[in-house]
Amino acid sequence: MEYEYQSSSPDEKAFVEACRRYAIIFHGLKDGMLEITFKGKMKRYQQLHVLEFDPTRKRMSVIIKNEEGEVYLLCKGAESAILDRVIEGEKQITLQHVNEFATYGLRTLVLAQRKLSEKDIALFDAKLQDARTSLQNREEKLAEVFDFMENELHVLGATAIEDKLQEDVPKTIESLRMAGIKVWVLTGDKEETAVNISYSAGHFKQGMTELRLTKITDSIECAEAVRRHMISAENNFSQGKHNALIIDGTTLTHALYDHGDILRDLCHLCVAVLCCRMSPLQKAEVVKLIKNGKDAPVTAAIGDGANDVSMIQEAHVGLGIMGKEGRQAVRNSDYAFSKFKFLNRMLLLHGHFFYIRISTLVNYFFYKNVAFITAQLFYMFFSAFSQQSLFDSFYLMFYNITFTSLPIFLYSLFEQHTKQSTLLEQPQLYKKITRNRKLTKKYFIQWNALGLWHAVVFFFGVFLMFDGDITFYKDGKMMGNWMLGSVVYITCVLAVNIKLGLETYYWSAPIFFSYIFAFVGNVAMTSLYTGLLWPDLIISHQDFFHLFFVHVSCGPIWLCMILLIVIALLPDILIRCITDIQKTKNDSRRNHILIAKYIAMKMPHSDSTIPLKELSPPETEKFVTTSDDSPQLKSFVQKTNL
Ligand SMILES: Nc1ncnc2c1ncn2[C@@H]1O[C@H](COP(=O)(O)OP(=O)(O)OP(=O)(O)O)[C@@H](O)[C@H]1O
Ligand SMILES: [Mg+2]
Repeated sequence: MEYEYQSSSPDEKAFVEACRRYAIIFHGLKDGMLEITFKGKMKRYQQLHVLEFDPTRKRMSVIIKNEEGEVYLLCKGAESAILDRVIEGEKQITLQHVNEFATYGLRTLVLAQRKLSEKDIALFDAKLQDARTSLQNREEKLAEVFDFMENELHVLGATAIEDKLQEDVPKTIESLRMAGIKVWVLTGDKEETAVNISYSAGHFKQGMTELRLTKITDSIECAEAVRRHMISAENNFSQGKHNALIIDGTTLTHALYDHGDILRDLCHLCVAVLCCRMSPLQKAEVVKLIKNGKDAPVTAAIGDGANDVSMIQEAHVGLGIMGKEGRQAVRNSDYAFSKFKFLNRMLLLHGHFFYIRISTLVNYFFYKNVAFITAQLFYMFFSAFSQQSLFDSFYLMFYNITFTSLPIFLYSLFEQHTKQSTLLEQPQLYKKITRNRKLTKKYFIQWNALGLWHAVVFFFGVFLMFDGDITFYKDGKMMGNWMLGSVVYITCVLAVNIKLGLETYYWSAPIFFSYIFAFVGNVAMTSLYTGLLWPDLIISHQDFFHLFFVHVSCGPIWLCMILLIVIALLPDILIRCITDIQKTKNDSRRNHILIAKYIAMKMPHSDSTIPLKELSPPETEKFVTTSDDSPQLKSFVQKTNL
């Protein structure tokens, strides 16, 4: 029968499949018996107990009984978790094999067994029963029993499998670095394997100085080593050399608790940090150490296995990969995706877009309310501080609910201030939004100052125009309090919506229609309110009756409103123009660099003839035979990932 063995452990899967090639076929569990065909002969084993894997213990075992009635404990796990418990077998040779495999970056496991006597089994059964039924400290008691049983082992050998990197891992890590994100690798793997994988993943690079803090079991020795590395890291740093720190779980036990601050300083001097042989709890502790540092960075943890859950929960942002190691990481994460390379798109593109959307949304809410309600404050000075409202209660109530809500709502979902390809091609753009840059005091003040300016223009503009003996109507009627409020209000509503339009770069259909829908909806709603005589029970004072129609049907008032909106939005228009000119300049500079590189690549011996750095934009124009949109250039851009 054809079958596929499924397991959350890649080693197990590889092992079972490899055995199959040697005609040792595992058929699964049937009636409580494990069925295995050995070279054509079926054998059955009774599965008595499973001592489950846990990443702190780093090993697991099964207890089985064969057809002859012999009972064995079969154990597999990390070499550090098993070899110390071995009393028989080729211990040294196995260790040598494991180390050799690890230097190739392979994922290793050591296999061992123990034959159990009747006495052992009875003792174990009793202890296990006791631990499993215990109401207090069950986990610890179980760990004690497992520890007791997984002893006096006979080592059988080691397995090694290639733990393939997912596609585009080096490219993703490089992009994150360029985006100013510090990448740390925290793994349960063996030191050699982890270092090797770090090189192949581009986490470590040739030329980096490796600083190793490994296999230190004493706190004082650990402090010494950290201090020593600190000095050499500082020297390297001042000489412009890159440091790469490698630290293992054993050392971290002392370093984290006793010398956390200096360890953190050391880590800050390193461009890459690799923590290996970590338990899940230690992974979380490392995240905590960084999170609570002086500059309180924002942390994100990404993982695919159950052993990553605690760090995913500890970090500000938890990211889960839907991998082969089960769904625990995904279930505990804030965001989940299927491949590591999507991290790039998620952070650099969606992260960037959403940050801009959210920060604009927050600033815009403050701004539009300042622009609106400050007029009421000004009005107090002209109404003898009488608490007379400038705006009708309908206007007051619906300002945030309908008059200025829909466009900003859709903006915060769909806005794309830059082209997607630009954000992905230039990871360094991400630096512009790190550390909550758009919600700093500077931006907050800028937005609110504009809000204040708008309120000044709207209120005093309308007030001065209505002042004196001027009438806007043919019959010579003068303006009243409610009309003043209405003109200020409608001017304000139009201006804050146009202001959002000036902030918008991506005029997608939803955003466009949100403006039309909001406009039609608000006009309809106001007409209904002001045009009908409502029963007293619903609206008792209709001071505003018919006023809206008088207002919107008066040409001179419209002229006045348009003039005020233009005056109020002048600074915004100026800011938008400057930003756009800057953007276009940057884009054209980037295109020139690309073209220069393209030409330099095409020209024979270009390196020696025209140094790239010296090709300034006007010079590149001399060589340009292709337009910026040429297919060759586009494919070059894709290939070089610029
Ligand atoms: N199912 C398993 N059975 C026995 N031993 C295992 C099993 N899974 C992992 N191990 C051993 O325990 C060690 C630690 O496992 P852990 O899951 O914490 O880390 P990892 O899978 O090696 O790396 P990562 O942290 O990157 O997932 C592994 O290196 C391996 O030697
Ligand atoms: Mg794992």
